[in-house]
Amino acid sequence: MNPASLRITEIFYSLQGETSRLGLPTVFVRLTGCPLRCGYCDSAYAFHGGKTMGFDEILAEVARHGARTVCVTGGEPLAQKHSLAFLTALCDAGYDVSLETSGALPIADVDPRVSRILDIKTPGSGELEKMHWDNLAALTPKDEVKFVLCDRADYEWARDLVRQRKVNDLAPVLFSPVWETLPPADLAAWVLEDHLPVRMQVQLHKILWGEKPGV
Ligand SMILES: C[S@@+](CC[C@H](N)C(=O)[O-])C[C@H]1O[C@@H](n2cnc3c(N)ncnc32)[C@H](O)[C@@H]1O
Ligand SMILES: Nc1nc2[nH]cc(C(=O)O)c2c(=O)[nH]1
Ligand code: SF4
Ligand SMILES: [Mg+2]
Repeated sequence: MNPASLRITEIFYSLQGETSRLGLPTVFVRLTGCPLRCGYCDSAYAFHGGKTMGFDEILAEVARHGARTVCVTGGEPLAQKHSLAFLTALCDAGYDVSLETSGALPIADVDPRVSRILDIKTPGSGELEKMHWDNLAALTPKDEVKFVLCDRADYEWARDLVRQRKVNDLAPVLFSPVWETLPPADLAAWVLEDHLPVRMQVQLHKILWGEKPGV
């Protein structure tokens, strides 16, 4: 019995809609609360509310779905005191674990078995100044860096940062358009034109089911 608990918005089973794990049946654990306010956030329903759940209760709910991959997201998972211990508990239980995180909180102490999906917030997000830049030094090739792009100006900013800081030498880089804001075909054309060593991706779950909780 582990006495620690977390505030949880939802636990659901779906196809991973992003990253190199795209398409894999995955259990998502969405933690409540976030210190950022990105203008495009599709998960604002996780800013408040939620339910306090003990580790054992969460692990039992995750196991019920019968998947071997788990994605911990939010809200901002690393903003909760017990999230590091929870990530370790998931690894100890044998899951392939990924973490979606904003870049604003330190990732260095996350269990090394976890694949950390590190957002670098762009000027268009409105939250660039919250970036914890030391996170770049903690990256390993099993992590991924994601830029979610609002427009051409965001694209050029991200492209120049990738080139200057050689971000793709640290971890694979993902470029993702803000849903229904930046046309995916525009982003695809820019990446091709610039021969940029990044993976352009579109959120698969929204193509399949639209933008709503629980998918
Ligand atoms: C909801 S956030 C939760 C995890 C963490 N707070 C973060 O920002 O990485 C999960 C991912 O969804 C992305 N995202 C949020 N709203 C989006 C949108 N409207 N279009 C595309 N991606 C979006 C975020 O940039 C992040 O990569
Ligand atoms: N299907 C699906 N894949 C996802 N990958 C990352 C998500 C997230 O909200 O962090 C997400 C999500 O909300 N749904
Ligand atoms: S950091 Fe993540 S959860 Fe928080 S507002 Fe930005 S996209 Fe939404
Ligand atoms: Mg999502």
